Amino acid sequence: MSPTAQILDGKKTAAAIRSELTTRIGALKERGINPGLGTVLVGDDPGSHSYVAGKHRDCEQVGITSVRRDLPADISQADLEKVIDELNDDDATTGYIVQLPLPKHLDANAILERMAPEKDADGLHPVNLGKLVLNVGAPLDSPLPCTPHGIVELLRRHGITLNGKNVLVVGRGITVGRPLGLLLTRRDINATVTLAHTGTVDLPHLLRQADVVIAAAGFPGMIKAADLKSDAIVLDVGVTRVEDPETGKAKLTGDVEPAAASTVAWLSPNPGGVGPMTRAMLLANVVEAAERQAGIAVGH
Ligand SMILES: Nc1nc2c(c(=O)[nH]1)N[C@@H](CN(C=O)c1ccc(C(=O)N[C@@H](CCC(=O)O)C(=O)O)cc1)CN2
Repeated sequence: MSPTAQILDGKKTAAAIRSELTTRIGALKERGINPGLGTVLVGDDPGSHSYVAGKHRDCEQVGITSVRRDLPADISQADLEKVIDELNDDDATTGYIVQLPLPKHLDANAILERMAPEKDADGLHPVNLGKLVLNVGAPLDSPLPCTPHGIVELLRRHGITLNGKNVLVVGRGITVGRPLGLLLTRRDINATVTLAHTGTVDLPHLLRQADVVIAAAGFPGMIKAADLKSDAIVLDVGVTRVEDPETGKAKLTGDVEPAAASTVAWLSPNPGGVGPMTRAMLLANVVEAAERQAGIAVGH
């Protein structure tokens, strides 16, 4: 069957956001303010290396200075905390991120908590997540987590509203599922959210009710086309690197069965959907942090 779903084009949308941000960065620079992103990458995970490389490419493209702190996989908690303290004190770094996941011997929550909340470019510091829970401030006073914010922006820029819709989020991870549920239930978005996870008993039943499905589980093909409504809006967020049997090379695959492209109303491709939006919203967070630190109204 040929694809019939309309495409939620993350690549194109992210390019439009980068172009808008370039203008705002120019305005900051005219006032002598240089936004700067720091990245902290621990270990050799190929996916994390590829994402961090993409973040630095994006910065270069829009005119944000960026610095990398690439650290060995066996770094101790104390040594990683020293790097965090250095970035907190570095005036040239207006915002930074710690690429997740960290190796298992490290306490990621303690690292996130040690970051200066005003420099948290990922919106994952407990203070910033707390503001999301309390529904205060964001997006003007505090950063939102990049993937959830990217999903909302991707839908908004395709003219899709969630008011009154049944949204099924699959996956309860800290970067996507949990904050997304909070964001989508805000009054201005007004979705009814169900959060499914590995303890969910009858996922197909929930899928059959959902107007919108956001799959962020990281299990290739777990969302079956046959379980999705024909008018469903589907965002495929989960990424798994698998070996392509034809070429022997690694390729990315999402959580949604490819057949869904011929059965649902809207689909975000993977790659090319939510991933580029995650990166674009990181840039937006860096620009907004620089605007806040300079006392400039955010978004002007
Ligand atoms: N500190 C963080 N760690 C992680 C986050 C995050 O938001 N902050 N999210 C994910 C990974 N991630 C960002 O870091 C991310 C995922 C995907 C993409 C992306 O652009 N994907 C492309 C394909 C890229 C490729 O070919 O490798 C796409 O979907 O088209 C960017 C960033 C977990 N960790």
